[in-house]
Amino acid sequence: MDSDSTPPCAPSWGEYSLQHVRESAEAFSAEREWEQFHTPRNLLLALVGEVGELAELFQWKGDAGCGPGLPGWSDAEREHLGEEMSDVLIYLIRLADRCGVSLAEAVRLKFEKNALKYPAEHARGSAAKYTQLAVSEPKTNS
Ligand SMILES: Nc1ccn([C@H]2C[C@H](O)[C@@H](COP(=O)(O)OP(=O)(O)OP(=O)(O)O)O2)c(=O)n1
Repeated sequence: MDSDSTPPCAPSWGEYSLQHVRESAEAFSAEREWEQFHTPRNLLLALVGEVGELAELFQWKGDAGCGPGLPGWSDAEREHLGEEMSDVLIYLIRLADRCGVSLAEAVRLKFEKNALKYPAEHARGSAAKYTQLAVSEPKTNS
């Protein structure tokens, strides 16, 4: 969606941070006294269930209906897709919170590790697993 067609009230990620999602999920749970249910195990199961609902939207579409931009998808399908993605994100962030994991720091470190495992000069244009990439061994003096 280009900027001209974005509704004026739609927040960008700059205005609606993952920290805001975290705090909203915490407040939503507290207001309903749902901390008792939001155990790591329950949240993981809820997350997996929502990933299943997300996958269901792509089920039986065929390759043609699942390319970038999702050609042929109706507005209702796109809205539903956003809802399921939101559920996945909300549960993942809530899970990290209830596990005591700093997801922001974990993601930052993960990108650093990914860059080491997949140097651009070796991984460019390849979907191979890092263990299959022809990364030369670091030179030693021996
Ligand atoms: N114990 C719960 C129940 C719900 N939610 C919040 C997080 C999700 O964003 C959303 C999930 O709600 P539903 O379980 O009703 O699932 P759906 O929204 O996917 O509804 P449906 O299963 O009808 O598609 O509500 C939550 O935090 N904790």
